[in-house]
Amino acid sequence: MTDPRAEPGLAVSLQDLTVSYGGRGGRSALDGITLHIEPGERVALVGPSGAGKSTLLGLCNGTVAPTSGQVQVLGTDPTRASSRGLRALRSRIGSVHQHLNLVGPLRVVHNVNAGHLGNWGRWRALRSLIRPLQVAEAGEALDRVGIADHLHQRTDRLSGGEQQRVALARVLVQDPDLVLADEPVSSLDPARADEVMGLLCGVLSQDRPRRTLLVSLHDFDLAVRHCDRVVGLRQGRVVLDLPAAEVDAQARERLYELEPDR
Ligand SMILES: Nc1ncnc2c1ncn2[C@@H]1O[C@H](COP(=O)(O)OP(=O)(O)OP(=O)(O)O)[C@@H](O)[C@H]1O
Repeated sequence: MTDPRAEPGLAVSLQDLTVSYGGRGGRSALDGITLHIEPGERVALVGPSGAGKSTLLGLCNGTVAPTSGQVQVLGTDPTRASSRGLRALRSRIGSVHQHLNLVGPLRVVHNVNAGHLGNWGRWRALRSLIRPLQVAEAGEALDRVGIADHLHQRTDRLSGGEQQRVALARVLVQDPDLVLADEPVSSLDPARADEVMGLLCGVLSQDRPRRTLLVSLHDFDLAVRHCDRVVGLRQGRVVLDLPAAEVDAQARERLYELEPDR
């Protein structure tokens, strides 16, 4: 059987894609988008509130269905995949959100080990809750995000920035091909946000240069500083798609200038 990780194609391919939450004829959250992302790219999605960033991320993990157009993620069309195929696809996609989905009263090691849940069976997961498995691997992941000494602490005793690092360590042990991050740092102060973005774009690419990152951000400067490519959405359309090094102040102004209601 072919190793799916050897897939030579695109990480994400959206072709003439429209999403209307009210069905055909409804207002479009995404309006005829075409976007191709190569394996290993670190892409920031930016744009005003309501531009369609979260909808685009939802398309990639199969939680949002397109109204028309084609979507391929890691060589799979999530809209046509069987439930087994969709599970297999999702086990190759890591998620980081503003809401971290950590279990506060559990020790950090258990939250990091949640990254294995797509591969572990139910019994293995339960056993690990009683006596944690793969502790050395969890410790190594925490070390890479700079909080090795917190392995056995209660997760809800950690600061917001430390908890965000636990969420990154969970992604590291999951070892996905694609990471989707929806506003991962919006609850952090600017210095902490910068640190966590540095880790997200640095540590997650270090061990696997072909791992792809797609991250939505409200902070335009963070996007330009940490990502390779900046894609700007406005009213459901791609209005900016440039290497980060080529983004200038005018592009930023055009993206955010106030617009009349549609
Ligand atoms: N489940 C839903 N049902 C109906 N409309 C929705 C739904 N989710 C999003 N929308 C609408 O789709 C459009 C795009 O929303 P989306 O959340 O994708 O934008 P966004 O760029 O992520 O916004 P923000 O930066 O504020 O999070 C908005 O007009 C929003 O109101």
